[in-house]
Amino acid sequence: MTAQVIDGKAFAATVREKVAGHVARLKEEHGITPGLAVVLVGEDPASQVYVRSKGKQTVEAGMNSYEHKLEADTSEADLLAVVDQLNNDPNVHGILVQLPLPGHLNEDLIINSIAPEKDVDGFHISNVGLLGTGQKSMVPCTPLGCLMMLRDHHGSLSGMDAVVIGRSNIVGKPMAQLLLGDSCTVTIAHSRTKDLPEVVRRADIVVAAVGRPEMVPGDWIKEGATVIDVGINRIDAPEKGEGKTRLVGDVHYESAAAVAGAITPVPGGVGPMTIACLLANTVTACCRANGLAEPEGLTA
Ligand SMILES: Nc1nc2c(c(=O)[nH]1)N[C@@H](CN(C=O)c1ccc(C(=O)N[C@@H](CCC(=O)O)C(=O)O)cc1)CN2
Ligand SMILES: [Mg+2]
Repeated sequence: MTAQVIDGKAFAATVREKVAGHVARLKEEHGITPGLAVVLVGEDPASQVYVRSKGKQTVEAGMNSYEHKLEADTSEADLLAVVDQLNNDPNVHGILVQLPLPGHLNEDLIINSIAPEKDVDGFHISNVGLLGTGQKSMVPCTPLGCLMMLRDHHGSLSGMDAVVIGRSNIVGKPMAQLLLGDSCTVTIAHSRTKDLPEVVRRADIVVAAVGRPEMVPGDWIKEGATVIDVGINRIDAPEKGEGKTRLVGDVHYESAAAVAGAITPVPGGVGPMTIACLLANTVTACCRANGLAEPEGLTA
């Protein structure tokens, strides 16, 4: 079998198009422009790229983008003051603090200072609790993007065996909650899981989110399974020339694609969906803030 490639880049473009349509309607019918504020602390090069991309895509979708770039040595008090100001700004419907934060800042404290209804990352403890109890919440962007691709590919996920490899608060745990919400039988596997290959071999759906380059080989994958690769790992690529690098996922793509039914590539799979879902969450937050009907198909 050669797997069907799930094209996250193309799918993300359709999500952005839907978002732009809703934004246009909000403006025309209600005179409201959704606004997203992104806070970046420090100069991590990858974070700078992601934040630039978020700002650009926000504006392209017709929304207002507010960027707050703070020095790497910004104090916790000063960062909390910025978040507080955004919490109280009626033009800001979504707030995101780019992670990772510099080591002297307490990420949990900062994230939990964001007003839950503006927490478009879905990382606030209130949103975590709402998602875990099956209530309306803001859903973390990366797992939401994975869910959208899985629903698009399979229709119903009901009764499928899903294994999520990785137990992070940002991807693994919310992904498991979302799959459970769609009536999958869910296993969360991690570094201490006994006989991980056997656990993965049982799965109809494998979501790999461990951050270890090409850790999951094709012979762990059940024939015909759907593989969602969340990993984005930069590794040396001497074959491309001295000092060159390339991106790989947590899954060994070639061997997995030979047995899987469908697979997301890296790059161009889950990654682009993360920012598309951030835009979707911003529109959802804006509609909720204004007591308007939420767009369909843009959240879980
Ligand atoms: N506050 C947040 N911080 C972080 C999040 C997040 O969702 N919220 N996620 C990641 C970074 N991230 C967005 O912030 C992100 C990562 C990767 C991509 C992406 O499109 N990747 C491309 C490849 C990019 C490359 O060439 O390096 C792909 O996979 O095709 C988008 C967003 C951590 N921080
Ligand atoms: Mg820290």
